[in-house]
Amino acid sequence: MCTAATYQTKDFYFGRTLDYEFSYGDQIAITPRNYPFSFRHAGEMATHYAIIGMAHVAGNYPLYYDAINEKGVGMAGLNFVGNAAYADVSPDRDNVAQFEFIPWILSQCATLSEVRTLLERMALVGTPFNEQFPLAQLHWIISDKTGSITVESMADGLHIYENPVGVLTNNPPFPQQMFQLNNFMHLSPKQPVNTFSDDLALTAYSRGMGALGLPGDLSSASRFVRVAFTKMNAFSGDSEKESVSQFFHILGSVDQQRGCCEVADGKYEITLYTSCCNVTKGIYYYTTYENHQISAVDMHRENLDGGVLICYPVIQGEQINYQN
Ligand SMILES: C[C@H](CCC(=O)NCCS(=O)(=O)O)[C@H]1CC[C@H]2[C@@H]3CC[C@@H]4C[C@H](O)CC[C@]4(C)[C@H]3C[C@H](O)[C@]12C
Repeated sequence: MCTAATYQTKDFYFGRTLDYEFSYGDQIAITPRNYPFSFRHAGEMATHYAIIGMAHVAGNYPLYYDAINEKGVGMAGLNFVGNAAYADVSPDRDNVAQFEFIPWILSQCATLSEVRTLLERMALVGTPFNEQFPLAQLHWIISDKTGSITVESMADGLHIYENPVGVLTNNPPFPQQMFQLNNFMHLSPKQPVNTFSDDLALTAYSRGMGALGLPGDLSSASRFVRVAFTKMNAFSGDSEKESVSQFFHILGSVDQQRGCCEVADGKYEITLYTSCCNVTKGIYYYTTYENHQISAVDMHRENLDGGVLICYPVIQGEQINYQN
């Protein structure tokens, strides 16, 4: 499972958890402006916006899971198993292979409105990267400081939904996730009052009872409600440290601990990493399951006019600050 979310303070933040039972081998990859992209069906692109994100780099190609560009657009792919279906190549469309979708959008869109325009003539096609990587079944959240959209390519076509809550998890399809929120409209960060019955002396005997009923399990539908409630009510100062700290707390609401989600005999899905991008400033912050210290890569500390990928390893292992 995975969860993505946005957060606005002084700057705009975008990030995700990546939950799985194994890692593909990830790196923080910066694609500078002159790295040549050659799209499988959509031609060559010699120059473009710079991109930073988490990727598996295969044969010098950044297979991004989530990334932002230097203009302020963020995008993440999350599992959508059993629902994702990709189109066949068609002559009157921009045919973009599923694994190219993040580079395609982030290399050329400066705003979400430019993304919407580009999507009008795009088809997401099922061309695989190579035999080694079976086609991932994904859906995507794309965001800038003005809002978010969800993109789902299904058997009945390409769906583009407004995403007013700015979060995404996995199944079911996005309209059902949004509809589900109706069931929770009574939840509140404030203490409840007794509307149950005037004839009973019911009391709020504990803090936090306004959100009693918020689902606590790790299913995708439950994580959607939980992270939506947390994000919509989250409140923090707007300095960089307060914002980043708060962002990790928002995604902490859907953290997966090893042992609680068994996917095969003795195999457990866990939150492999959590990212928080300052989209405004081009900084990629992350923590991992084994490393709670926040690490960061700042795209603007690199020469973004270069032509080769710049990669940083994911720092693993707890960094404990001994005080004596
Ligand atoms: C496993 C992850 C989703 C985790 C998730 O959502 N877990 C929920 C489980 S559940 O749905 O709740 O049961 C997804 C998210 C992004 C994916 C990569 C995207 C680029 C590339 C695309 C190629 O086609 C195949 C290889 C490739 C490297 C992909 C590997 C893998 O597929 C990645 C890491």
